Amino acid sequence: MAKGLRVISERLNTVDLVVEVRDARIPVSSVNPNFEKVVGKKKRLIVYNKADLADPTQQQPVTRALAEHNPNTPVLFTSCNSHKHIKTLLEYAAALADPIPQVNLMIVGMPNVGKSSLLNALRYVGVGKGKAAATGNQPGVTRAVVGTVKVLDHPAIYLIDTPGVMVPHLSDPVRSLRVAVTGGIRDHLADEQVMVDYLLYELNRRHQEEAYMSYYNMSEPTNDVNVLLEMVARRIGAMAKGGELDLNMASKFFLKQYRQGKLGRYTLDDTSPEALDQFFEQVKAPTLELSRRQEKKLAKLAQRKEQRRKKDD
Ligand SMILES: Nc1nc2c(ncn2[C@@H]2O[C@H](COP(=O)(O)OP(=O)(O)OP(=O)(O)O)[C@@H](O)[C@H]2O)c(=O)[nH]1
Repeated sequence: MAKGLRVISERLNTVDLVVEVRDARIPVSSVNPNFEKVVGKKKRLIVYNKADLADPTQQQPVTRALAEHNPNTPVLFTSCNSHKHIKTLLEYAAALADPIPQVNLMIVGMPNVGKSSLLNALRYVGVGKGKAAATGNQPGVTRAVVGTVKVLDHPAIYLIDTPGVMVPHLSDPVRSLRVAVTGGIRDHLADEQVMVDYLLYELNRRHQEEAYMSYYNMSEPTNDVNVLLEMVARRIGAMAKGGELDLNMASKFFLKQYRQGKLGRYTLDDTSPEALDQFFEQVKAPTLELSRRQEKKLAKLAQRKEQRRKKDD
């Protein structure tokens, strides 16, 4: 077992509830099938973070598929800067914790999904306290949180120690590329021009050519990543020594634009019912057993969430 998962597995015995953070832009590629084996029947909340950067219409199919294959494991889509989302997360954690008066909670997930941001947001929204963990826009910033952090008073919810970091599961080349594009692997370990090429393919496939054409003053779309990167380099004045266009710098810029949501909100994995059912059936953990009381509380929260969703639509 990889070191990260081994550490998580050892610590699972000491916690009551796990918040597993995944990336809303890659609802399948950000799953680590090995974690499903490790988590067993531990109570868990699955949180698809960075929902502000993903296609909102894809939340429903993912929620449906997981409800079928992982019943009793609530699924939430969050954005760390939305207090409303964080409050909902705390409500779900409290419902799952009930009737325990004190809950130890652990956050786990792959690099750069927003574990530390979530920890800080939970603490801020739950008990009004400031930052407890450093965050960064490259993977690998999560190191250590000093001690245990209280995130809610009633019931008392404590976040234990450091968030658990899982290495991304990179068995499939296209899924690995999606993990890289969304920032789950350090950029110097992946080829940035290949990542831009993939994004260009995705934008064209979705007929979203306007997203880059208008930004980079292009009169027509292109399938050629070099043509795109030359336009990007011209637009931002990226010049290498000798006066040539610096396509590496252009790639970095394009990736940054995508990651900040400036080219639009996209979900990169296939979210057709067939694809989701096939994947989640393969990797599912054993069904979680909940008390009637917990089930009732969760059902009530789900109903409220659905009402809010309908109102927002
Ligand atoms: N748009 C958006 N960005 C987010 C969100 N959550 C976190 N981020 C950004 O994502 C980057 C990574 O966040 P971290 O909280 O450091 O992620 P982490 O999972 O702790 O990262 P590691 O240290 O690599 O394990 C930072 O630049 C955050 O500002 C979110 O919900 N939406």
